[in-house]
Amino acid sequence: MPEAPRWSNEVIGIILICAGLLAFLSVISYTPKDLPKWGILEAFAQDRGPGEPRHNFIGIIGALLGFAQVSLFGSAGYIVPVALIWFGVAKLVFDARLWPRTMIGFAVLTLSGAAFMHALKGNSEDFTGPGGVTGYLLGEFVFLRLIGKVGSLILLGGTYLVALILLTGQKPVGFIKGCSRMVGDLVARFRERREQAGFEASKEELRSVERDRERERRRKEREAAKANTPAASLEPEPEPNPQQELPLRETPAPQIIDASQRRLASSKPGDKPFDHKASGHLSLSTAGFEDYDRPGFDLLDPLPEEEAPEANRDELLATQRTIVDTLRAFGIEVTPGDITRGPTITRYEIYPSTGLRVSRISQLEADLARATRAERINILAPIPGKDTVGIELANSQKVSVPLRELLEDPEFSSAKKKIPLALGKDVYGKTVIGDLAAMPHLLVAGATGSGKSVCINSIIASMLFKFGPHELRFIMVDPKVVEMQMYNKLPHLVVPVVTDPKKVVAALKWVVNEMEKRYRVFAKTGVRNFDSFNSRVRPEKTETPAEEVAEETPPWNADEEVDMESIESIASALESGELGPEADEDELPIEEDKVPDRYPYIVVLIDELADLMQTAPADVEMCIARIAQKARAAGIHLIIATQTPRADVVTGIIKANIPCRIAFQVSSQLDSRVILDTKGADKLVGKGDMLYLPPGSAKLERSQGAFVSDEEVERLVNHCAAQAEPNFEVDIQRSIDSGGDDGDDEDDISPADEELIMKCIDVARQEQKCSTSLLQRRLRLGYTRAARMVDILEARGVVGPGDGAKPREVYLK
Ligand SMILES: Nc1ncnc2c1ncn2[C@@H]1O[C@H](COP(=O)(O)OP(=O)(O)OP(=O)(O)O)[C@@H](O)[C@H]1O
Repeated sequence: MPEAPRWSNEVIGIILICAGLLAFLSVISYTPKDLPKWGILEAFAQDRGPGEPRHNFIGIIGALLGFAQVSLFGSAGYIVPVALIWFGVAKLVFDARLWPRTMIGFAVLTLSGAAFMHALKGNSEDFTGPGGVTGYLLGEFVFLRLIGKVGSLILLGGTYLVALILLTGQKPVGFIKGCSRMVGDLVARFRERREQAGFEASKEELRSVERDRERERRRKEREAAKANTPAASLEPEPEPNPQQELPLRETPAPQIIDASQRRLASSKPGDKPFDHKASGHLSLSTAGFEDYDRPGFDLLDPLPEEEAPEANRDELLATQRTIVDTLRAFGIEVTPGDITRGPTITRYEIYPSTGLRVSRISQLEADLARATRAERINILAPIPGKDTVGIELANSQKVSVPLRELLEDPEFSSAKKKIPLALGKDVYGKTVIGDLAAMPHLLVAGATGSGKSVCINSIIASMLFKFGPHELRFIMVDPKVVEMQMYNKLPHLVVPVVTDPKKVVAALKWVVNEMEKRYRVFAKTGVRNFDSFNSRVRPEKTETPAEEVAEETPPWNADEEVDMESIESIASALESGELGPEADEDELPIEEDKVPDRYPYIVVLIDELADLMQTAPADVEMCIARIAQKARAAGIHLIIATQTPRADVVTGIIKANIPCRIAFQVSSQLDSRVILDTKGADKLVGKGDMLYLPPGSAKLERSQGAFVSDEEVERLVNHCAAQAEPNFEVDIQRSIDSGGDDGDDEDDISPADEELIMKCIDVARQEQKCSTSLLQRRLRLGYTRAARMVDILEARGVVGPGDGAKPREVYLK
């Protein structure tokens, strides 16, 4: 066992610190007057005045010690005690060894310091100068002689600084910067306090003016009451409104808004949101839908008669006070603003004081949640489009938003919305009605049990209320099998609900083909898009005056805006013969693609994208991307739902093509970012609480989703089914069942081929063009193989048809 050292580090440390302190106090209080006139010291000692005490803190020994330090090192003498204390602390506190490097550091510091002082202003004949004996010898005989005064100052100053940096580990430039920053901060804080004080004073002034006015008003009221009815003076004074006592600022008077109340029923029995007669026209297979009777409100449950529980004002004000007090406790001054109670959450608005960073409020989320005992809290800093910060807390009692309430809102039946979707009600009680035609595609995502299926049901119901099967057709994809079975009776379905993930790609390919066909027909007919096609002047009726045309062939929604500009342009084109049907090369497609009188909208609903992305990710992604990119003008819309918002399900390509999104509650911020590109969905409270990102906007709207029960949906579907039998398109069904290959040569594709196809897709995507020779060159393929790949890519809808020697168009951007 090694022997324990006799002198422990603590003992050495204490001794060194004491020695250092003695030396330090001796040197700082040193004056030659204290020196005793002993022998050689007499030459240095000075006389003290009669009765003048010694100045040195350590007495006569201190005077001698101080003399020794000063005469040896001059002004650099203070370094010796500092080094002693330094070593003492290192030993005592940090149990450190006395590194020779540190000792050398101190030695260099002392010597260079002393020599520098001598070089700066020492007397060449006197060694009692500012550098002491050491400074004199080193400075005078080494440095000044060899490199002159300027050289010595530079070299010694540099050596001194380097030794200082090595010893202390401090960077002088960083240190100076840090100091200046600290001073800047202090000044800024001081200014802020002064402004705040001024602001408080003006607030107090405003408050006292307000109080005086209130007193004056009450006095006048009392006098008037006394003059009119003396008995009235016995009545107690009205309680002051607690909200009026809130501190005043140049902010609007705060209010409590209860937007959670349901609206009362405005419809009479038998009323319908859309009651216009169906116009007898052709489309997919529309025979038998001429007398289609649109559903009425009665199919939905009547709106509850009784009022929803009213907001408790005191409770709301108490919570607001808690929020303000909590923020104040953390040094954040805010002025309370409006309190808005929505169906699910209550939003407390606050005005941050001038110069306050709103991010500081968001940082206190956990503290605010604790203070308000909230299960979930969401902070909007700031509320988009407002100058306030919003703190959203879940209501203890939630008020559901029945679908019927939204459908009765005039906004739903407004002509401005082509495909109105009743989505929900926002925190201010405003109905949120989307327009699928404007979206033009929608992504709905959220964890299971968050309200997704209810939302999809309300969306489908919204469309069933407006459109008959001749105006809108559905393709429903439901790999989960259970969610959409009740819709199988709907006459709106193009094919029965597709549940087999393998057939989904075929169904999507059919949609892509249908889209291409519609575009060919639009080009043939000389119209730009779906709306212009359906409202176009029919060729056989060209002689009919424009007004009569409008009357005779009303569009299915009589209120719908007719694209007059396009009608006029087509009419004039027909007159001038530009669009005449006799052009030879156009004859073939016209026979191929029969021009119907009208096209119905096609809405593709996919419930659970994740299952499809597991089966055939590349194909599904590609079809969705193609439909999403081009289908808007063809009247084809996509609604995709998923409970797995992961980046490999909702891929970048899918997201880039579907800008309109609805997020329900999710479990993590990451999931929220996948859906909305921002956090927030993780703060929702579930059961229909949702965030809606409308088309062309970056502003998320928080709302409570519409609620429709399974029974209501069933009644609605039964009503539609009673009007017409399901009328599935047999050809399409057959094509889907056969995998949608349309007779192309994809049957014998091996896994190795599949890999090559993926590479070809990558090349096509990078180059944004595709040809046999390009694939030959880039992938070193033979001609036959490359040509086959191009055929497969065309069959899969990645590239367009061949056009002579020109490279083919790539649809996948
Ligand atoms: N808008 C709403 N208003 C009131 N309650 C709702 C609403 N939406 C959903 N809920 C409640 O939440 C429950 C679950 O909703 P829903 O079945 O739509 O969830 P989901 O996300 O589709 O789940 P899953 O993915 O498992 O099907 C419903 O049974 C209903 O009670």
